[in-house]
Amino acid sequence: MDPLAKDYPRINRSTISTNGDVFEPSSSNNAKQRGTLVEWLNCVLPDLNLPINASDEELRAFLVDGSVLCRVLNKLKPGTITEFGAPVSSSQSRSENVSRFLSAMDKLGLPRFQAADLEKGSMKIVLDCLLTLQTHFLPTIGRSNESTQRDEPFRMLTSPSSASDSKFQRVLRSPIRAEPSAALINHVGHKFHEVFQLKQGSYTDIPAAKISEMMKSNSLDNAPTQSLLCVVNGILDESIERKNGEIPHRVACLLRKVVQEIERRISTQAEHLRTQNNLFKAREEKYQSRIRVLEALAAGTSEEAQSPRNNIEVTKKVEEQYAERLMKEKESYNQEIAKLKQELEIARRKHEEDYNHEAAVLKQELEKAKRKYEEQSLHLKSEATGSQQELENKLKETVSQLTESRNEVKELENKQKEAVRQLTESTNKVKELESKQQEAVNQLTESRNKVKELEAKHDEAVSQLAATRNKVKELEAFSESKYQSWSKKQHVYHRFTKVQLGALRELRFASDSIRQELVGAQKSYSEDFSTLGTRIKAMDDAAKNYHSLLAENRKMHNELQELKGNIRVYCRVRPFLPGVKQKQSTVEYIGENGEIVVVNPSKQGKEARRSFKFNKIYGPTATQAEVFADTQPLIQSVLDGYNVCILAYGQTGSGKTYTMTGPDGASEAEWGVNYRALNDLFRISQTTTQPNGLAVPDASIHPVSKTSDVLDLMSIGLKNRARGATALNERSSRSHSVVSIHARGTDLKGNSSIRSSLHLVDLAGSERVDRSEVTGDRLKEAQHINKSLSALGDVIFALAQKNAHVPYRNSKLTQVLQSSLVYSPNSTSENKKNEKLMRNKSCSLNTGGQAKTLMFVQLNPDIGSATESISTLKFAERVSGVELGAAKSSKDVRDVRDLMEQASILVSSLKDTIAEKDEEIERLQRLKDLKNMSTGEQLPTS
Ligand SMILES: Nc1ncnc2c1ncn2[C@@H]1O[C@H](COP(=O)(O)OP(=O)(O)OP(=O)(O)O)[C@@H](O)[C@H]1O
Repeated sequence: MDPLAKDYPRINRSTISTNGDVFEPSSSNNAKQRGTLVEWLNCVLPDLNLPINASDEELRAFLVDGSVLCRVLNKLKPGTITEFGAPVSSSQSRSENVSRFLSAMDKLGLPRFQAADLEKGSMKIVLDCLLTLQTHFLPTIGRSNESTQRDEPFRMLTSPSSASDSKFQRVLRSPIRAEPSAALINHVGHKFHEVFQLKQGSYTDIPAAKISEMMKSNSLDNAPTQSLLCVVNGILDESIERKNGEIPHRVACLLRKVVQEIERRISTQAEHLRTQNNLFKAREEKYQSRIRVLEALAAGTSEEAQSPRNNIEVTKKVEEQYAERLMKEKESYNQEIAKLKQELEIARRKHEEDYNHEAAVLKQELEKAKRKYEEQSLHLKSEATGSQQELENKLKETVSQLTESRNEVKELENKQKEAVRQLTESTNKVKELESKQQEAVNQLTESRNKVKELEAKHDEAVSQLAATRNKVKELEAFSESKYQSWSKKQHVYHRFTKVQLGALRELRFASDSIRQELVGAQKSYSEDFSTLGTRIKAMDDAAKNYHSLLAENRKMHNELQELKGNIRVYCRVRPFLPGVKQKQSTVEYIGENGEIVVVNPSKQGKEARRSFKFNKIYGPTATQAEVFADTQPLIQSVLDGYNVCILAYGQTGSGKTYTMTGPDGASEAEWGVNYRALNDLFRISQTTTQPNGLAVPDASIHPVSKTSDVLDLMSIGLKNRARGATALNERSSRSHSVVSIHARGTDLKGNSSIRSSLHLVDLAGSERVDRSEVTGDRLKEAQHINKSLSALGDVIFALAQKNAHVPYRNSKLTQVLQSSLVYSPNSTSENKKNEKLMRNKSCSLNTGGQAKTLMFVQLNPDIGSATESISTLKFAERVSGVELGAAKSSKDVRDVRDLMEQASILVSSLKDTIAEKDEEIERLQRLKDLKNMSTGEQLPTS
């Protein structure tokens, strides 16, 4: 039996990776499987020279080359594929080999594999093929090893511990011995080794049939090398023995064939050795030199192929030496490993012994400690039981003591509560008195405000009040001291019950005395109150007198202003609009006499507060009727021949339109100055009739006979008036509104005619464009509005300064209002020229001379508008300082003019009379002279 067959490895299904295609390199099991496969292949095809540690890629490269399958098949079933070349790389040759292999499989009746899969080089198919071949052609080997290998499918023959050497290693060491196994030979029915086994000395007599059988390529291919060498040796020996050295031709042919076969095998093995040398070179540097020798020898072998016997021997020798060395090294490694193992075992044992010893010592110590701990814990337990008993007794005692003390404390607390209740009562009474005192103080403060002018009496009351306060303070101090002493006593109460009872008595006594004192104080208070009442009544009377005096004063002041011709300024503060959450007002104080104090939160100290004084201030609650009540006399003035101008000035959204016109869709009660003035005017007047020219282009004059006529005209004006929503007022007027009524009449008493006008002006509001957030057309409007208002400001400034030049012509607004803002006494030639021009243009808007002018100054109370409000008020202050001179009625002017005319007629008639008289005197004088001359000639003395 072939020795190789004994350890012939088996590949089985599990050798092949389950997913079929590759051996997963990470798995050691796969490495094992791959090793087995390589080993199997190397046994079947010794010239394959597949390294045992071939990588997946290398293995794939071998297997997918169809020639490997062909060669395996040929090996297992010799002669199945008659010709196949050396391993090829081109895909075309591979596909040829594949088709050859498949047709051979078909012929043998083996399962058909897909050619396409094989050509693709699918590892799974290749491995399946190998498995099929093994199953069909290695049954005996399989059977012989089956029982031992079923449970142990693969033995790593490369392992040093393995009993038998690796088949693959053996193949490497003795490539020449890589021959078909006996099993294989038996199986195929050719006993090639027998073909070449001849009796000694019979080679020369070998029959021709036998020689031709031996020379068959099959026989040569399959014969073991040893047999071939035997044949060569036999023939050579025989030829040497035969002295002439001749050998028959057919034997020489056989010898050549056998030698060629040996040569071929040697060259294959030489090639194999070269490959192996390269592999070893790469893997182990220390074998370099030896491998080089081997290479040199192998190279020499190929050159000296003519002397096959020597080459074979040398190669064999080298092989054997090399194998020996390897074996020695292996042995020394094994020895070293065994030594190390022994040392390791000794160390392990020693360590184990130490550990056991230590563990025993520790165990003993632990036992001791445990016993000691148990003893101690028993002792402590008994001690603890004793002390626990003791503590429990003590606790019981303490609890009973505590209960007693608690009862005592409760008693004391009850008593203390009673005392506190009494004290609270007394304190409440004190508080009541204090609140009464507070009320009295309040009343006194109020009175103080009222009696500003009566300081002497007020001081008296204050001193009395101070005296009363002192008394109250004394009482408070007394009460405080009593309270403190009670507190101290209360503290002592907690500690000493007896002392506490005494203190309580004292406290009660003190409380009674306080009560008595309080009753006394109450009495003195009521007396003080009655005295105070009489004094307040006296003060009230005085205050009434004072008010009437004030009213008189104001009237006189107004008359004085009227005489001076000051512009009247009425300031009105509108209420906060509904929905405004922040209701902090910039207006801090509104006095009855026209004082107003405003606060500017952006300023500090004195700067923050500013007070102004005007003819009248209307607070947020003032009604339209109340506002008009003070304006009404001016309307009467119109019909008395005075020019009247009422204009509303103020920041945007401050209520100008509201004052002048009223709200949208106003009820009668909400009518503004315009409506009310017109109503009054028409109620008083009978006619008007003459049309007049105006300073405003496109404006026209219309005869009106009743209020509704004017209201109709006003509604046309309102429609024409630009309006728009801004961030500050959703119905902001974007232009000035001027309603001018020209009145003409005749004074029936004096038969004099009057001519006057009433201007009702609702100015567009000044606005800071950053706050009104206007853009585009709204922005342009705002710029125009601010420009015309600034022109109005310039006019007012010039008038207030009594400047020679007043710039009326800087805007249409000031031109329209010129008749109401002219200052007559100091009129310069230029202003006279302007007036003349105005008269020509506006057809005597100004015919009545100076006007009575009233300006409503509107304020928005919003604190955010403080800056605008203050600048508005400053402007108004300046306006109120403007003196236009005493207003004159056109009627007065007419009277003067008539008198002047009469006077001039009289003067001229007097002049005529005087001239006549002078002529008469002259004539008489001449007559007298003539008479004297004639008398002198005749009578010189007559
Ligand atoms: N005395 C007031 N009582 C109640 N509401 C008022 C009063 N004054 C003004 N308002 C309201 O305040 C808002 C602004 O008033 P108004 O339109 O008259 O301001 P304006 O000064 O004419 O503003 P603009 O210059 O932008 O035209 C309006 O809704 C108006 O009804």
